[in-house]
Amino acid sequence: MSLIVIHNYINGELLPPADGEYLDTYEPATGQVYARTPESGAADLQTAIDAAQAAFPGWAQMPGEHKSQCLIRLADLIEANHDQLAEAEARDNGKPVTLARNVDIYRAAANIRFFAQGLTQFSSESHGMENRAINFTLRDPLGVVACISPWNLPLYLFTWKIAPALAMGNTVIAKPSEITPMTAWLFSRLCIEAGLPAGVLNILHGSGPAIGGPLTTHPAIKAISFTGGSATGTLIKQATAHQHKKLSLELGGKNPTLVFADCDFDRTVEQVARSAFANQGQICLCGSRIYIERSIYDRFVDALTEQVKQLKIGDPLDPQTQFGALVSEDHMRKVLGYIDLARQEGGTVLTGGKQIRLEGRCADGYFVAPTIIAGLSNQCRTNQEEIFGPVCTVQAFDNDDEALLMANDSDYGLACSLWSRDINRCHRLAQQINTGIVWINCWLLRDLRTPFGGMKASGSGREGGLEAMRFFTEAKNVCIQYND
Ligand SMILES: NC(=O)C1=CN([C@@H]2O[C@H](COP(=O)(O)OP(=O)(O)OC[C@H]3O[C@@H](n4cnc5c(N)ncnc54)[C@H](O)[C@@H]3O)[C@@H](O)[C@H]2O)C=CC1
Ligand SMILES: O=C(O)/C=C/C=C(\O)C(=O)O
Repeated sequence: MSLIVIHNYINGELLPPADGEYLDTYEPATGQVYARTPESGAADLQTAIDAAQAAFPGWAQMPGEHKSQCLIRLADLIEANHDQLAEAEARDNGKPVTLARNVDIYRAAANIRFFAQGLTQFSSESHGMENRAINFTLRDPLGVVACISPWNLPLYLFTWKIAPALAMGNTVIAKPSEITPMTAWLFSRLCIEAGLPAGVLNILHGSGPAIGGPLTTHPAIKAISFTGGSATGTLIKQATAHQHKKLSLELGGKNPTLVFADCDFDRTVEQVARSAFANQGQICLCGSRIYIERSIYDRFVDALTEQVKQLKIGDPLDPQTQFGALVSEDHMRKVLGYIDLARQEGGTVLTGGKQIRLEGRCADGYFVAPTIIAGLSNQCRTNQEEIFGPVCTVQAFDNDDEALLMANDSDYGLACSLWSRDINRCHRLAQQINTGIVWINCWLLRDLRTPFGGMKASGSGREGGLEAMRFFTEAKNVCIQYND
């Protein structure tokens, strides 16, 4: 079977990498190479920067209504190609095609439509003063910005970054993950079909060392919006420290799930399983530390284990599949290594704990059974380090204070979910938990207007709604005092 050959999208054209270097792209469900992805280099970066700089004045000055229409055309085209994109995402990432359809691709179109509409409603602030003065804030686009996205929600997070950047009048160099380049490649063809002006969006493929690092430190780049691992976020911060760029870093998580005895039991079991294992646990928001009030601990853990055993593991392209492959062999090895570590740390595997060998086309795929581990201390590495896979732990607590202490005992601070019918308790804990997002009796219920991001090692800055739109502008305050 011939390999799909991916190109960069620069200045409105689909171009091979200047020096002809490519990476192999694997299908996680089969372990086979099925595409070749440009390993872009300095020459590609400079061509893209030149194109983005040349396009900037025209795009920045284009009336908002026209920019909005360009973006809406893109959202429409994602919707028109929904099934093709969902299948491509499932094949490239290993996620179930049903998830790709209902979540990833749906959300990719919604991201673009949301910011396309948002830009027509955006207004800057003004602040009147008593001594006959008024401040108003100018919010101009920054120029050329970088959007770097990861492999777990490929088109979903790619569009979540480029949409506000473009909406606010910036031109963009976007770098999708080299591990999952396929939907960004298909998207570049939609940009041409939509008539997006040349150079407004440029998509460079390749690895972090080859193109991600050079992109972030290029002096023409005014801001970087990054989602990925905390270690990479730190590298970007360090590499650009002397350059004073705007940075938005959405990094890892080790998210607590707090289950109280008064929760809606059946619904909580179902939703806690979803929060731990959706996308094979490869979402930065997944609840991987599950704390359960002692009086229901045994019953809840039994029910959760049963629920997880029912997950249909299979070929990501099969619409019946609920749980697919991990994204790469390296990542599978990392996850299996953490399961070994958990055993060494004294944990008991309640379900899963091993690689799964499927038959037929998926015999060599990267499948790991959804895994629940009990009997570990809160302080052990399994409970402190981000695994980013289908592994969660269960622990008991005796009261709200202990639950809070355990939940906050982490270097990370991204998301938390609370499951209780006591709304006073939920309000109290929501205020005291050190995470950027708190879900009460729900998980991953997303309103695109809300601030999204984490504390501590989970990142800095917030995405979403006005936070993202303002991030992609330079604010300038003008203060006028007037006389009689
Ligand atoms: N959203 C999240 O929270 C994510 C967390 N992770 C975590 O990170 C771990 C490592 O996964 P990776 O794929 O290696 O994530 P990563 O952080 O290396 O990759 C994310 C993006 O950053 C780019 N990148 C890598 N090094 C860069 C650099 N020096 N400068 C600029 N861009 C760079 C990558 O090419 C990719 O597009 C995972 O096991 C997981 O724990 C990974 C992906 C998403
Ligand atoms: O914006 C969202 O709804 C979800 C974002 C998820 C991530 O950033 C992630 O998993 O990396």
